[in-house]
Amino acid sequence: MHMTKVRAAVAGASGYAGGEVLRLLLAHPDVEIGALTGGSNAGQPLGALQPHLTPLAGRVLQETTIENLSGHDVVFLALPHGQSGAVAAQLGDDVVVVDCGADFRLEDAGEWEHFYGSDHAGTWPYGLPELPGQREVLAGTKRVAVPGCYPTVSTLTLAPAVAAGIVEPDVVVVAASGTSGAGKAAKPHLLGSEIMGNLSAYGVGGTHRHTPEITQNLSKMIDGEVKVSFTPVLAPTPRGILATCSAPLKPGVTAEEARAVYEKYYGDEPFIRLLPEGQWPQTKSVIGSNAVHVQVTVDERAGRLVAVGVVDNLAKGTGGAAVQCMNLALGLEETTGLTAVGLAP
Ligand SMILES: NC(=O)C1=CN([C@@H]2O[C@H](COP(=O)(O)OP(=O)(O)OC[C@H]3O[C@@H](n4cnc5c(N)ncnc54)[C@H](OP(=O)(O)O)[C@@H]3O)[C@@H](O)[C@H]2O)C=CC1
Ligand SMILES: CC(=O)N[C@@H](CCC(=O)OP(=O)(O)O)C(=O)O
Repeated sequence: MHMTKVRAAVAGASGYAGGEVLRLLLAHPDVEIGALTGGSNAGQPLGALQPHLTPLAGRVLQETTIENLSGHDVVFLALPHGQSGAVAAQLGDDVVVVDCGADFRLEDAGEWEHFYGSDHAGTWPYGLPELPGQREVLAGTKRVAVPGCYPTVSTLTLAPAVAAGIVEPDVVVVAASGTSGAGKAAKPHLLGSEIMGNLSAYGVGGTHRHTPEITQNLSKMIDGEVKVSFTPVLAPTPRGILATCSAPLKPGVTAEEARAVYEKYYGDEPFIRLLPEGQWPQTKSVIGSNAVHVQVTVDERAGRLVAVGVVDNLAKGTGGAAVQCMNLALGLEETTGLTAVGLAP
């Protein structure tokens, strides 16, 4: 138990991921919010950029410099890809650094260079505590690579089946995401007139940069590589991802057996809920919460296992995972400041 509060800085406080980290830290009993930094919006009051963060409205966004970020116990980095490495290198080994970006997620430098087109910064402990053995890896760590939002939901939706060997290591994921996944920076395909009333596939044919991350996660569960076909879809909603995942079923596996595998795998997880039989996940149930809802069945005619999972891309998909991992890194109760309670209707 900490007697004094942990002092946390957030770099990228004007963005979506940084804003969600702050929303959660404001409800965290053991954290005091320190420096808030940004890029083009430095000098602006946070109230103008993140008006929902009412208690921080009067705080002014500082420049992202090492001087402003030093002197904290924890630094959250919510910066565009490729920018975390240089900042992290200047932060001391005694500081807990939680990176919401992709820079330190991949272990294979060749895969990083192929999908991100830049030099690989390195690999940090991967911030998905629900993976086997990962809580132990994250306990007391000073560096955390928070997973991507699609890899979080895809991995958690398929992990029990892959780990138990009830499917062939050849999975298909089609996942629809809300638009906040793309960040706040203006992009033509995110204009209201393009988004509204529209669903669009992108990053098709194994080209999306989350493909190697999902592959890395699932391949750790077997002796060999899991083939991953991943197709993201942009959906006209601000938050939430629904991932529909399937794989060829090993002969003779029934829906009951598949369900039992998932029940056993996620039995005590505080944030993962296997829904009652026949009830299928919907994004609305997890918005604003750190919960992941999962359902699984067997498509007998197709001979495939079908599993569906949902997360809030900004909560368990980034900001919530970041706070969950900070708790583990600091030796706090893992669920502190987090909730599995959604916002409905
Ligand atoms: N959105 C999501 O669902 C998820 C996002 N992430 C990751 O989180 C990170 C941030 O993403 P997101 O919040 O969506 O993006 P946004 O575009 O919403 O925010 C980017 C943030 O980075 C700041 N920034 C941009 N350029 C610079 C710079 N040169 N120097 C300092 N600060 C800079 C921006 O500041 P300013 O506004 O002042 O320019 C802003 O605060 C990314 O790495 C992303 O991959 C991870 C999982 C999910
Ligand atoms: C809807 C949308 O555009 N989503 C983003 C993924 C956001 C995310 O979690 O990924 P990173 O942390 O790896 O950036 C995309 O497909 O690029």
